[in-house]
Amino acid sequence: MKYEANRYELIQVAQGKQFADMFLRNGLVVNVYSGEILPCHVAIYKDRIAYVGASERSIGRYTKIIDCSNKYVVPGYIEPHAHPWVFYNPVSLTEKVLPLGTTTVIHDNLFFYLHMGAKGFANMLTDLKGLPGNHLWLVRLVSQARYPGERDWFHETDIRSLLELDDVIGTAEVTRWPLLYQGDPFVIETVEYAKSLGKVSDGHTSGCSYDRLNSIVAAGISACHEAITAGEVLDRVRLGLWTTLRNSSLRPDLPEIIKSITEGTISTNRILMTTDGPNPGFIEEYGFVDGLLRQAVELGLPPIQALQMVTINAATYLGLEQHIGGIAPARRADVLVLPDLVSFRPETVIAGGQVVAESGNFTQPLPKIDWLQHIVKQPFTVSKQVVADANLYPYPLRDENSSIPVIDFLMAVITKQTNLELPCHNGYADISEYPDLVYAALIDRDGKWVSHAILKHFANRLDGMASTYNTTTHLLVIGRNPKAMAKAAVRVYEMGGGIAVIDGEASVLEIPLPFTGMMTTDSSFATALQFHDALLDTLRQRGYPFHDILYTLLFLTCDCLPGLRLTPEGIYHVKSDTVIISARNLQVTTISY
Ligand SMILES: Nc1ncnc2[nH]cnc12
Repeated sequence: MKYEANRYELIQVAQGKQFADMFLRNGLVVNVYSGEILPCHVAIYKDRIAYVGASERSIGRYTKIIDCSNKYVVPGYIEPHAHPWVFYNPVSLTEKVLPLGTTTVIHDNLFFYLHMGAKGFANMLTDLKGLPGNHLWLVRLVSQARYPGERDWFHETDIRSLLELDDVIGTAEVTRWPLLYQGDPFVIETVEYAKSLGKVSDGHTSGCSYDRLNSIVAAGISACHEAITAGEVLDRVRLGLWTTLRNSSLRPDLPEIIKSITEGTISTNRILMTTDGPNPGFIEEYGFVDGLLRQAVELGLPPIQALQMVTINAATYLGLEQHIGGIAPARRADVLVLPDLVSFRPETVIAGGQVVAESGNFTQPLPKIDWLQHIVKQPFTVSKQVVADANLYPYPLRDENSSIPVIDFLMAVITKQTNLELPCHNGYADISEYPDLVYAALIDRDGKWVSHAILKHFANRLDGMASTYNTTTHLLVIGRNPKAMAKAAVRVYEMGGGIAVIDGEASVLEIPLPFTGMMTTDSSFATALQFHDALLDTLRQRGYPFHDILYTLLFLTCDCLPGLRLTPEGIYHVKSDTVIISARNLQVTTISY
C-alpha cells in the first residue's frame, strides 16, 4: 500500500513534535492484537495512525478533534471475498457499505475480465483509485463455465501481468476445483507464481471431502469459504486453510457453521467471515460486514473475537497486517467510531484519514467512472433477426418418445436430472400439458452456438424472460411461450444486456445492465436495489418458488454446483463431468461492426 504520510512524519507526531490532523479523544479502543478494550486516544496524520495512548501532545490548533467519550473505536471492517456485480457495481456497492463500516473490500474480477481482458481491467483499476476505502482484487484463472477459446482469453501472460499489479493481491476462487485436485498445470503454476510474489490464492471447495481437501491444500490454495456445516469448518481449519464463515443471501449459513466455534474449543485465529456477494435486497435488510458482526454476536460470539475475525484475521490472511486490520502506529487510518458493540453500525467512518461517512451517510463525492470505455467486446454480434426468431427457443426433439434430461430445481441453485418423455410437435418438445416446465436456451452473444434445455420448478406462469445476468453473460432465455421468449430476447439485445420479462406481447419489466450484462452503470445502490426487488416480485408472481432469483439465474449456467447445468457446451452433468446433450451450432449470419 502506498501512503501520503511517511515514517519520519509519524515519528514526529507520536512525540508531539508535529501536530496530528485528526485526534480521536477518549475512546474505548478495541485492541484486536491483544483482545482488550483500552480507554485511550488515537492520533492520525494524513492517511495513517501515528499514535495510540494517553498523551494529548499531538493536538495542535488545526487538529480536528472527535470526541469519542463512551464510544468504541475499532478498525475498519474487511470483506475478504466480494463479488461486486450483483446489479450493483464497485462504486454503488461502496456507496452502500463504506458508511456501514466496511473500509476494505477484496473484489473478484471475473466479469470485468471476461469483458475487458487484462488491459481494460488494469485501466479500470486505475480509474478506481479515487474510490474511498481500500479496493483490492483477486484475479480468476478460469471462467465458471468452460467455453471454446477459454484458455486463449485466460492467457498465462495476461494473468501473470495482472498478478504483478499492486492492487491485485492474489488468485481468485477456482470454482471448478477438480482442476486443482487433478493438478492442472496452468492452474498449479499460476498459483505458484502468485505465491512467489507473496500473494494469496482463494479457494472454492464446495462439497469437497476431507481427503480431497488435502490435495487442494497441496495445490497451494490458502482459504475457503464453502463450509456449510460445523464439521466442514473444522476440516478446513485443521488442514491449514484460512476458513471463511459465509452468511450470504444465497446461503445464510452462519447460525449453523458458527457452532464450530460456539460449541467447540477451536482457536478463531484463522477464521474470517464473508457476505460472498449478497443480493441488494439482503444488504438493505441485513447490512454487510456489520451484519455479520451483529449476527455472530447474537449467536454467542464475544464481540472482540467477532471483530478480530473481520479485521486482524482477514488482514493477516491477505498479507496486509502491517497496513490494515488494527489500530496501531503506521497502520492506515481506517477507523470506526461505534456507539456500542451490539449493532456495529458506525457513527463515524474514517478511511485513509478522512471522515468519509457520518450516521450512515457518505460525506465525500464518489468518482464518476465511465465503465463502458474499458469493455473490449461488443454486447452482441449475433444478428437481431436470429434472436427474434421464436423457433430458436423450444426444445428440439428428433424422436418421439425419447427421454429428455430435464433440469429440475430442488432449491434456488441446486438441481437434479429428471428424465421425462414429452410429446413431440413439429420437431419440438411440447410442454403445453406440463405446467411446471419451461423452455430454456442459452445463446452465444456472437452467434456461434445455442444450448437448449427444459427446466422444472422454475416458474410455471412465465411466458418469456431473457437475461444476460448469468455466469456466462450470454443470452439466457426462459419461458413457456416461444414468441414471448423471442420478444424478451430482443429487448435485452436492444438494451445491450440486462433482463426483460414479457407477458404475451406486453413488456412487464426491463432492467438495463449494459455493464458486462451483470451491472448497472449507476453509482447509486438504490437503483440496484429497486431492480432487484422488482425482479424478485415479478418472478414470484409468475411462480418462482425460491428466495434468490439472481443466484438462480447466475448459477444455472455455471459448471460447479450439483445437478444439471445449461452451459455453452450444452446440458452438463457436474458430478460426472459430462456433457449429456451438446450445444448446437447456430448456423446464422452474424453482423460485423
Ligand atoms: N462463484 C461466484 N460467481 C459469481 N458470483 C458469485 N457470488 C457468490 N459466489 C459467486
